[in-house]
Amino acid sequence: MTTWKDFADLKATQRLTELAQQPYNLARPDSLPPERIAACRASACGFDLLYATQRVDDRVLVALQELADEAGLVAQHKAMKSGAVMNRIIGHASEERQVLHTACRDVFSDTPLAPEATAQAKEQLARLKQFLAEVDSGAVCNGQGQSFTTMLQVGIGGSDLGPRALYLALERYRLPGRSARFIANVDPDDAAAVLSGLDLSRTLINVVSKSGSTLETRTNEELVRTALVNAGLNPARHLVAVTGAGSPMDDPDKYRASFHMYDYIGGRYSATSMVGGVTLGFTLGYDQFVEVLRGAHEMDKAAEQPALRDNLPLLMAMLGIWNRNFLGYNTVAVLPYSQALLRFPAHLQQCDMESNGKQVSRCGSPVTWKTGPIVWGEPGTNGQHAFYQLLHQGTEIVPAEFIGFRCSQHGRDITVSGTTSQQKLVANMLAQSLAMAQGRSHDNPNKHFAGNRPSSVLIAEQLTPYAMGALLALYENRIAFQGFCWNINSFDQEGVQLGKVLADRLLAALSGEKALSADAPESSLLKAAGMAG
Ligand SMILES: O=P(O)(O)OC[C@H]1O[C@H](O)[C@H](O)[C@@H](O)[C@@H]1O
Repeated sequence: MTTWKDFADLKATQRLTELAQQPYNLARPDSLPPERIAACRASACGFDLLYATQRVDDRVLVALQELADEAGLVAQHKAMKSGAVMNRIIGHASEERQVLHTACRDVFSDTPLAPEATAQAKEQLARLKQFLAEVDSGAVCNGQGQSFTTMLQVGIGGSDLGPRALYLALERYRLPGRSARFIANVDPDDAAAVLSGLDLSRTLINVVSKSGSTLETRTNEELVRTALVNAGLNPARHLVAVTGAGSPMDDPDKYRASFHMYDYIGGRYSATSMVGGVTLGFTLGYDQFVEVLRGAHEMDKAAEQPALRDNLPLLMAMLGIWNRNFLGYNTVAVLPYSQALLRFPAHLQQCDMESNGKQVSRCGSPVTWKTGPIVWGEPGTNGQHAFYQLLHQGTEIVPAEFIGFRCSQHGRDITVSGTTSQQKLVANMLAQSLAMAQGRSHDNPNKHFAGNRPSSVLIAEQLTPYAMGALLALYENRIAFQGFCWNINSFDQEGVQLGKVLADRLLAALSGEKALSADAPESSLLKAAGMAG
């Protein structure tokens, strides 16, 4: 197994610290000559990354390559895909699991890297294909013999964000008469609003929970079951489940169909498992879901390239580390110039911040270096009319990752003042990247832009199922590469536990199951919030 080295012990960090004293000056008038823009371009799976607007030069890229090599990042990526136990903290009780979401899409060759996991993935895909064929043929239908038109996915966190982001991104490819809705939050108003817009009699409810015990999902499952009964419908005809093998929800008698995911697939990395597969397969068709898998698999392969400039996920990871650890920037904005990617930043927030929001190394010691940044974002050009002021002139420097497409999904467009809307969209994205980099000097300090605000542009032809799969895997791999480099465990989430325990204590007090002592902060908080007498 590759030895895991602490970030601070990697020799290349010294060189990078020196280079960070004088990073590439993007605000110089001649900082972006044609040769630089042409040279700072890397490609994989139809995506081009334009990174001339990052504060890097050849010396920095060489040192970042050394850092990646010293930390054995590509070797760790391959070890992960081949079934090494990457989800662990040495010397302490931890999950001790393999990390094999990549096996879900390593289904296109006869020699997958993790044969057992891929065999399980293929078995689930075959079950899905069969189930969808029965839905199409009408063998799976409602009590009146009518077909199902809607799938309502009930799940939260990784069992919602990725599937929802992908569904919204790919709605353009929906089968005629098919759609999906989602309920995640335990907020009853959300459930009420979603249910009020649905014809439950034509709806399949897809309850998704890896653990099978998440409070929100179990509560919402009961809510939906009650709504079905109240509408005179039989829940057993309408509910399907996706859950971990052996979980409390793994009870085929309660569901019309049950699909599995496995403990080696983390929730936030599960969109290409049945967690995303059932809803995407129902709405887009099985073959389009396979296209998502194909794109993801090909990006997983691209992540095996040893050279930074040939390995898009690794290059994005190392540019992020340069910005985070050496230039000292605390956040990253993901800014898709595609309304269909509306929820993709929210998915990445979970994927990145739950993975790399860690303060203990894989060797169990507190880290002495910065780990995951705060990730946020919204689609452009909307953002330009909202928060970009801070990106251009605020006191916080926010590296940006722009994502765009040369062609629209629908191809219905209008030419106004000589350009199409799609051209306006892409031109705005490129302009923002230039403005952030070069700034503009002005005698009036209020109109002065200092520039030197780094960004990259990721651009592909069109947002198709294949491209969406590739984009998802690009980010999943970038996040894992960064975690490997920081020597943290990107695959557990202990930090979400404490809040759940305290919420359980408050709920036990509210239900009368277990009284709290009068001087406990929980009691005072409930009183102060007007929730208890
Ligand atoms: O799929 P489930 O077991 O219901 O989990 C749903 C989510 O809840 C947890 O709190 C975790 O923080 C997430 O990583 C997970 O995706």
